[in-house]
Amino acid sequence: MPPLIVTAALLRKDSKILITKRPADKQQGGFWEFPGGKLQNNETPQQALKRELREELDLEIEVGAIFEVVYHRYDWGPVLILVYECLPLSEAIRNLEVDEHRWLTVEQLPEYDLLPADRPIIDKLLQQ
Ligand SMILES: Nc1nc2c([nH]c(=O)n2[C@H]2C[C@H](O)[C@@H](COP(=O)(O)OP(=O)(O)OP(=O)(O)O)O2)c(=O)[nH]1
Repeated sequence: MPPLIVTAALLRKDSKILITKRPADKQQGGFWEFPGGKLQNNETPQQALKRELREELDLEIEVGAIFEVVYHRYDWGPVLILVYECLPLSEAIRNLEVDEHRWLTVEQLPEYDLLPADRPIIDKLLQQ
């Protein structure tokens, strides 16, 4: 099976990074993640990220360089996660399609239940 292509934003503000909590009724609900989502037809990763951040958080962002690419096999299938450095273009965030959001320092990330595929991303952040 080819992997599901997923984009995720490493959204940085004041040395903190944004994580969001997946709604309980979603697949893998209750886990924290970096905001983003699946690539739709004909979208570039940058377009997908901007759309997802608008849909989930009502937030406009600037998408920068790629930070990491993670391949992970879940029991239901593989994902390929494209993680991009991002900056918010405004202050306010609304929890439209997420249960909660939190701005965390890199050191706080291991205290949260992030999706298993995100482990290499956290490790890379901790090493920097
Ligand atoms: N956004 C995001 N998804 C991640 C991360 N880590 C990780 O394993 N994933 C997985 C969880 C999901 O299986 C998949 C993303 O799909 P999704 O269902 O959240 O995407 P979506 O918003 O397009 O979904 P949908 O409700 O519109 O169908 O990638 C992460 O840090 N951020």
